[in-house]
Amino acid sequence: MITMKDIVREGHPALTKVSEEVELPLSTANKDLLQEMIQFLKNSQNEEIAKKYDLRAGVGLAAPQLGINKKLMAIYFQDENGKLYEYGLANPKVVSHSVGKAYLSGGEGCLSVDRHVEGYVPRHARITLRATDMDNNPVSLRLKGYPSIVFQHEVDHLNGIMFYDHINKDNPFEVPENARPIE
Ligand SMILES: O=CN(O)C[C@@H](CC1CCCC1)C(=O)N1NCCC[C@H]1C(=O)Nc1ccccn1
Ligand code: NI
Repeated sequence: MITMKDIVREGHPALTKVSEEVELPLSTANKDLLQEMIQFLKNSQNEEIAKKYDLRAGVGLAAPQLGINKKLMAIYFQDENGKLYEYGLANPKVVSHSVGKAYLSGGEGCLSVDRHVEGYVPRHARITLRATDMDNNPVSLRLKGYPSIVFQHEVDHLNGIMFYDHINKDNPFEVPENARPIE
């Protein structure tokens, strides 16, 4: 099972590399890896398991965070309406996005960053993301709000981008123009 010791931290080269696309259809090994990544997220959100294995709760995980530079990412969370987002995706791509920006009003963190980095992380408010899922089906997702932020955070990892790369150095809490806060 994946635990925190498997997650590489800031300074590890895997986090700033552009990862490789994976061959399709997905190999059994890559399918199993996506399954294990989703299971980590589920475990991390289960109070007992997280306590027992000292897991930090996470809603997304990208393969580079395991030191694996493959374009594989996992998502697991429920939005405020209780809609479940459970995905194991290969070769995701943002194919279109809004002009408008959005950011989490509380800023962002990362399981690979063991420090608090303050400031707003401006992202596209809405995106259309295309990828292949764990059953080798093409998926096309139109995302906005919190889900849009989560998926963008993970896709960034596959391109070697960390959340703090988006924070305005001179004024971390500068609200980008036509950007909306997501509580
Ligand atoms: O690349 C992937 N990561 O680095 C895991 C990150 C991904 C999120 C950060 C901002 C958008 C996506 C993650 O999940 N977190 N960041 C660090 C500690 C908190 C944790 C988190 O937000 N947990 C959470 C939130 C709601 C419900 C349950 N748990
Ligand atoms: Ni992260």
